[in-house]
Amino acid sequence: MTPGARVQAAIEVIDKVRAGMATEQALTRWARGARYAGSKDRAAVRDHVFDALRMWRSAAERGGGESGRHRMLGVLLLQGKDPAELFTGEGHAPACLAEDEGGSAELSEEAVRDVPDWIWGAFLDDHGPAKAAEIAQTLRCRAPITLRINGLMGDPNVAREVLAEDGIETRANPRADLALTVTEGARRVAQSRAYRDGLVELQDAASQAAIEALPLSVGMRVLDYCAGGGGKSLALAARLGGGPVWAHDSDKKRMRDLPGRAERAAADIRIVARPKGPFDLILCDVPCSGSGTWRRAPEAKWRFDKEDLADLRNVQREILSDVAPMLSGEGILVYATCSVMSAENDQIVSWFLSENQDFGLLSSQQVLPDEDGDGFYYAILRRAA
Ligand SMILES: C[S@@+](CC[C@H](N)C(=O)[O-])C[C@H]1O[C@@H](n2cnc3c(N)ncnc32)[C@H](O)[C@@H]1O
Repeated sequence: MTPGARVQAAIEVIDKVRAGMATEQALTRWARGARYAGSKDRAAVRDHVFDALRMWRSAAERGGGESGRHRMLGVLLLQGKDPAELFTGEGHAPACLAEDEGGSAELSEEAVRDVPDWIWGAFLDDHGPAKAAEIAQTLRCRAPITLRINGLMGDPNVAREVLAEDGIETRANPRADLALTVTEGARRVAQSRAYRDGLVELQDAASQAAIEALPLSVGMRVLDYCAGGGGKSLALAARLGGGPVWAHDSDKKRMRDLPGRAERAAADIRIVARPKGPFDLILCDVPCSGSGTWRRAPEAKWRFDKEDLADLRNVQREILSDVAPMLSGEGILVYATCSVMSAENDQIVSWFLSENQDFGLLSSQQVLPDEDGDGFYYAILRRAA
């Protein structure tokens, strides 16, 4: 596909998303009908669509309208590209630009923030104007691709060398000791030897830093209560010399890849439907808005509403109440989200501490998204003996 044809494909996908279709579904449908599109084309179309979602408001204002065409025009202008080179009308490229097409170069404050107003209000309340603006601006950009080196199999030097053999270049990531940011060849990671052999896993640096900060020692009984795909179970196991780590999730399907991933990583992960205590440490990486990761899932930034937040807060409280009785005498409870909203973070922890006076807070950390990683929150609580 030509660069222009990719833009036209993105325009069509964006129009489907505007009409209410989920982004992944709209992309899949387009790809099914576009057998001529190779993997590079599909990746390029996806990148355009995700850029438009990250800059949904500013792209519309800059492009002078709400449609996919206006938004792609806006995205290109905001990225400093010349849209006339792509809107050529040739082949499958979008029709040439009319003279009056395109909006104002002066964007409104709301457009520049590129978050829904109620979310902006929450960011302001939680972080103040300067930090709120930083968060909002970061969420308009692409997220870094980060690897976690499996400490059971190698160190950063070995990992960087093995990755380089497959054309994947990396730099050390300051957030976590075993984190590498991919600077070149990100699309080759899943096929690389380092990944296939379990030497590296894809994991954001903020998650890695949280696991590195936990008071873990070999021999502790550890439960990952909201294991999902198991990224944190594997990181926990690596810190425990290979495990075991017990992994649970209310939705068993989410853990279906975990046995294979564990085998690759030489980690002893024991999936458990009904965890039985006592555990020395329980990690609750609870379902949340994902606001710290909205660069990766930008559609959620616009679809997430106050009702969703209220529902999630109930689930978050419920999970903490469910796991507390499974902890040993001086057991550690770790509450984690990839959110930057205090309604899901400090406020939930405060509620839990007020309801469970036998627990105390050891530490908590709110990390904001930046060029090194996602936004993340964790609190480490301990039950008194
Ligand atoms: C943020 S995701 C976990 C991500 C995972 N820890 C990782 O590192 O990939 C939250 C998970 O919590 C699970 N979940 C939701 N409600 C739950 C509940 N009541 N008990 C246990 N798990 C729950 C969801 O199915 C989802 O997989």
